[in-house]
Amino acid sequence: MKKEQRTGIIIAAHGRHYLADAQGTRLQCVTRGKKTNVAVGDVVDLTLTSPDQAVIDKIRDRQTLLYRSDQYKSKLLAANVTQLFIVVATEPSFSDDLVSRALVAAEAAGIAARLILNKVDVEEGLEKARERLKVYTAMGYPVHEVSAKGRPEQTVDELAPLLAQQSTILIGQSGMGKSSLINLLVPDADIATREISAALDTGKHTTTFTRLYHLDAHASVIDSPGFQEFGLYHLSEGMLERAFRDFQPYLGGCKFYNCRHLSEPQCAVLDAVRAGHIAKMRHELYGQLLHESAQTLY
Ligand SMILES: Nc1nc2c(ncn2[C@@H]2O[C@H](COP(=O)(O)OP(=O)(O)OP(=O)(O)O)[C@@H](O)[C@H]2O)c(=O)[nH]1
Ligand SMILES: [Zn+2]
Repeated sequence: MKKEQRTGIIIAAHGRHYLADAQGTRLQCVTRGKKTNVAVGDVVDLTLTSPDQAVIDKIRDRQTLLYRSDQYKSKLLAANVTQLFIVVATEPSFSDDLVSRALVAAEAAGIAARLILNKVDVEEGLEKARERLKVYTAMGYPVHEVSAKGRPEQTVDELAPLLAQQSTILIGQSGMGKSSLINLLVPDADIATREISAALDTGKHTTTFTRLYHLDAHASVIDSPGFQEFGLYHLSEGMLERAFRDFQPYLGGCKFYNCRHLSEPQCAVLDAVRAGHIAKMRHELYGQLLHESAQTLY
């Protein structure tokens, strides 16, 4: 009997187990051998092994790939994403380090990024959060003020149009309200999640896997579990300086063509930091990332 071939999109990943959607049919998938290079959002060629199971034969060429990495391994976050929403909130306080790392990852992957400031109904933290977000607005990243719990209708009115024709990944630290936003933007997200975790047999760990929801034929939303660290070891020095959007006007203006913008004389980037055109916090992160990516294993 000839084995049936399908094309699908990976909608969830848990360890080496994947769930694909093939024209509405859910298929539990495994890779051949020990490969773990499949990401949520990947378009894959499949061979059916039973009516609801398949083997992944091939990953189609990706438009984009978002990932993080440390010295030991890289972790694929999502494939074929067109934009990143970074969810922050008035409270608890968000981390500039994580926001900036996510922005650098997006730039390096060629993905548009927006910041979503949630919980603007919490007035105590609002002015401080707005103040802290100015550095990102100044770089050209849009900031959208919403309140998933306080003003759900306006929140949908603000964000839903941005999702059309896009594959959007939401990331955020724990407690920022990412789940609340997903539930507003994706009808029946909780039901879909239960189905997915049953199919993947993830047991109790229902919130620890990345999953993709189709909004319609041309739009999808990816929910990625809260991240605590965001290593970018895979970015070379050249990629790093270009992934800092605020550095771009100054690149090429340094005295030395191979300037690393750390302590060199007549460095246009350092001059811009001193003049206040580049935030100190951003330059410090750049130095930190350069340091991290220079770590080698022995
Ligand atoms: N005041 C206020 N609280 C909110 C808002 N959105 C979410 N919350 C609350 O913030 C808390 C965290 O919300 P979640 O949606 O679970 O946040 P999360 O980012 O998914 O967090 P994890 O599940 O830990 O990753 C919950 O108690 C929500 O009720 C909002 O717009 N305003
Ligand atoms: Zn320089």
